[in-house]
Amino acid sequence: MQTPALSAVHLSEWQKNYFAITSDTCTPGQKADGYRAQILCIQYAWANSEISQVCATNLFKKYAEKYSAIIDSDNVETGVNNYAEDILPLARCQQNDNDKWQSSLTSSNVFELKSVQEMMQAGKKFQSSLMAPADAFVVVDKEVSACVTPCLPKLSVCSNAIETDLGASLSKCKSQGPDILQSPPSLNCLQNSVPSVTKTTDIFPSSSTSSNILPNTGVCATPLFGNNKAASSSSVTPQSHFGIGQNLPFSNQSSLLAGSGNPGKRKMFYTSSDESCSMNSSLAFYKTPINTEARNFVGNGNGGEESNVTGFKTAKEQLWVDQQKKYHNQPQRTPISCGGTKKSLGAGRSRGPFGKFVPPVPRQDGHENGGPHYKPHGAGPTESSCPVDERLKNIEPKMIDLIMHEIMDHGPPVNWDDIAGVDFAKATIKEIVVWPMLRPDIFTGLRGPPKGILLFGPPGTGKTLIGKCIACQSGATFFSISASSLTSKWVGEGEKMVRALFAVARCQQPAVIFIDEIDSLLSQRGDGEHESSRRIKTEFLVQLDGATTSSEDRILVVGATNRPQEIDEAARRRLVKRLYIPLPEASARKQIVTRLMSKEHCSLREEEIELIVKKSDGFSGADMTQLCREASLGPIRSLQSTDIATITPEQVRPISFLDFDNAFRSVRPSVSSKDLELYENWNQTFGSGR
Ligand SMILES: Nc1ncnc2c1ncn2[C@@H]1O[C@H](COP(=O)(O)OP(=O)(O)OP(=O)(O)O)[C@@H](O)[C@H]1O
Repeated sequence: MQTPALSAVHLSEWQKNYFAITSDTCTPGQKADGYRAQILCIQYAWANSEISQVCATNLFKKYAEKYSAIIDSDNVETGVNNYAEDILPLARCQQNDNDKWQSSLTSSNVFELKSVQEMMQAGKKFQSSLMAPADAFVVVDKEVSACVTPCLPKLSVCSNAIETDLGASLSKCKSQGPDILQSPPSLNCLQNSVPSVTKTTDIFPSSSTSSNILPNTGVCATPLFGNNKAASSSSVTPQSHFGIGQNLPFSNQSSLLAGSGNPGKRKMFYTSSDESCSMNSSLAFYKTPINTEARNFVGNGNGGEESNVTGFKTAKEQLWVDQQKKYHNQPQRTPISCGGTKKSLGAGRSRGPFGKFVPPVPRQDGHENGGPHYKPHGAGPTESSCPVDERLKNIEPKMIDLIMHEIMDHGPPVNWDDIAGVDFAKATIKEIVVWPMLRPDIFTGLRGPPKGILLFGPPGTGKTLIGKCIACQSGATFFSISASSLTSKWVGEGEKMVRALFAVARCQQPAVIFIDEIDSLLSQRGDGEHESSRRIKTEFLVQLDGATTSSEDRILVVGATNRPQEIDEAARRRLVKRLYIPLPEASARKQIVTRLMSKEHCSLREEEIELIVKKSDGFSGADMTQLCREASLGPIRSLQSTDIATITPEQVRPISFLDFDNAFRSVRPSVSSKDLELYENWNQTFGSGR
């Protein structure tokens, strides 16, 4: 585990911690401390460039996993069995890229936790000085601060409880802090909306008054955005409201943490994590109107739980709770909140006491949400799941979930260069689709993009690749669905699915909806046509027409088919550009082979490649890929089976022409010349080619 570059200081600390956590006599708590110290060590080493980011990431992951195994374990022998006070700030601000870490805590057992009971007990006795370090803080709005500030010491006492204990804490405050009770509006506000409360003990001396506390600490009254200067309570915007710890700017966060164990290290740890996540979390709060109900639906997503604690539920909360019950088996998704209320932005990173542990692991790809074209406002998992967009109001949540999971494509980006040949189709698509999607302000009126295009041609010629590329290059969200799954997979629900698909796409626009085998959805009407297929088709045409959409919608439907002749003429008319995607020509086949072989250990000479290209006349792009795959197995096949177990990758011989020669024996063209004739004819009649 030791990295040669580690300095002597870190090394000794590292060793100390290492022995602590490998010792048999350590308590789980000590082990957790040991692991956490290791994490901090890694943090130091990384920050001082003593280890690389990759190394730090791996080490983080390893220790964070072990740490979480202890703190999340409900095994009293091996687990700390509580959210050790410091873990919440540690967990916040970190990205969640490990779904399997499921917390063992539930709303029913959290109150049984020893630490929770201790804290409640301590709160009762007003022994604020004995409290453990802070998890969260309160940003007080002007109105609230006016009435809360005088009783800050009391607020700090009751707020020592962990987040979920708010109700209990408040009721204790009621009995112990008459000052707070004397301010009914603020108290109501607290009860209804505070997702978590600061333990202010370390920050506010209990004897302090508001006038000398707030400016000194710069915590309670400091706006989260814009002006980070320490502010007095009077400078707090009326828009300010309660926020959770990670919403602090880092300067404030470190001051908040100053009273806890390792201030320097901790600060380092936080500041090196993704700053934007903190900002996003803050943004989520600040974008939310000051509405106590609404706040229960955002933030850490535990609004329902918190309200349960207080006992009283508004109708909206009740609805939320009911929805949670109804769909509690389904993973919670982001509310698709295009309409300006991006309530969940960044919320996925925080976790409440019932959420999953979020490892402090920086993402290696550098992208917060999964890739350059990822839509942060819709595609990432978060902890709140109330569909808030008007356009989704009649759509079943399970359909939205299906679309987000199965139909929205999160695959790697595709470039035009990845698609060999088809130059005419590529040029046309760039002109009529990609540019208008990129510059809707220029491509207006007659220059406006079509709503639907059709890619037709033999199988395996890159139609799907083109669809993906359109989405990537125009920065659109890509939805990919096979029409046959609409008619068969969701029997009886296909029509709803079509509606849901367009609704979600509207929320995620610009969007490209790629429909493979569109002929099976839009086939010509016949006597034997099934009622449900007819309904799906009608719904699809309605959606395609934009009858229920505004003309500003930037949704493009890309249909792909190998049987263009079967498409209903009404549908054909709507797919205004019909582009033939033919078999790859020699130059395109060469490009495919060269590209694929460039990634392999290969000894092909130029003239051998030319020979392969010649021999592969009539192959589709998919056939060419298959040929290369088959050839690449040649060197392995030439090994003795015993060698497989011992041989190193470097010892595998390069792929040679002989392997291709053998591959040609088993890989044949998948398209017949008769079929090709059919495509050519249809292209002559209906195609948009020259
Ligand atoms: N023009 C091409 N350039 C590079 N690779 C290609 C091309 N055409 C096909 N391929 C390869 O074949 C695979 C299948 O292609 P794709 O799924 O895009 O074909 P398709 O036309 O949509 O097929 P189908 O009509 O059967 O759905 C691709 O993943 C790619 O590896």
